[in-house]
Amino acid sequence: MTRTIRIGTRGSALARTQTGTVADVLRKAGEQVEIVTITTPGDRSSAPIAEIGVGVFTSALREALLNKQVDVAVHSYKDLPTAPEPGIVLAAVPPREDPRDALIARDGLTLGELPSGSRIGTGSPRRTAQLRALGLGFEVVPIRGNIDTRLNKVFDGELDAVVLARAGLVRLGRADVITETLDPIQMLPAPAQGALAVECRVDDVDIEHLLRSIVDDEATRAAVTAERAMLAALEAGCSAPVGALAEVVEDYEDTGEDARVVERVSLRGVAAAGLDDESVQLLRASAVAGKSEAEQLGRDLAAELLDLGAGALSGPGRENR
Ligand SMILES: NCc1[nH]cc(CCC(=O)O)c1CC(=O)O
Repeated sequence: MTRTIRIGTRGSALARTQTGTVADVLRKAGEQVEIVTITTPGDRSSAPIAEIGVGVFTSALREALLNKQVDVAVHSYKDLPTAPEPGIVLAAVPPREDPRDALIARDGLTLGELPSGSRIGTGSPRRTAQLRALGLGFEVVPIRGNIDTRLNKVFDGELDAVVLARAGLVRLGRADVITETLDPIQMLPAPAQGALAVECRVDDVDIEHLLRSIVDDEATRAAVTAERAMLAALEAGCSAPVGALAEVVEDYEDTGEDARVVERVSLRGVAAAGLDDESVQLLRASAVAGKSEAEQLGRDLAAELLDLGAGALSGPGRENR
């Protein structure tokens, strides 16, 4: 392509690193790339995410894309609202980083080693619910701010631990502070955690084709498609915090004559409710489908969770996944 591709990014260290990985792929393919920093209202405000709303980090980038300030926008996928944005297409989902949550605790402690009464910081209703459901007597302390601000609350002794996405720490070269990577059985990540969403304008077919052919990762896209479809279907039916994790797995399909290898998507989901009182309830479901049925798989799992009672239960909202 003869034109310079302008890629929009938020200004945080994590956002710039994430955008840099996409820019590198394009540069290696011989493209001219320019990175443009867009300041979002979410970066300027210190109010709780539950008050300023989901999409606060991503809408300014999308605006810059629509009014042609930039040609490409790179987001943390889990921060995107589930509703599609008119005029914008999801052109690529790059290979995913580790999707699991991580514990950063004082004195190198794990979740099981932290004593009852320990103060654990998170601003996420999903993490709060799953921490409480462990029944270990933790006090969950609401926090927000960038990754360094949160880590410092542990290093300064203000909190015993914080829970953060492992992916963010890995991308920033800070995996050394992790004292335990949490098993998804205890802490199911946010839908699309650890994945990036690379968007362009619907009518910019050259850029869309380029991104799809050299940046997109098919397995990641299938997995996050299932997770996000589950989230979108649940949003219509309940306000409970939601966790989801899908993986592409190899399976054998017996055709009678011989067995051939097929790829399937395996999806687990959790919906939490009753967070207002201390007695949190978690509803869980899991299912497997062919890789091309990822979207339907997500919708079906949401329906199952709603059948289990997720729709009847209310939570504090889904913001800040
Ligand atoms: N909600 C903020 C946010 N958005 C993306 C990441 C980390 C990277 C990712 O999950 O892709 C984080 C921080 C966190 O949850 O710890």
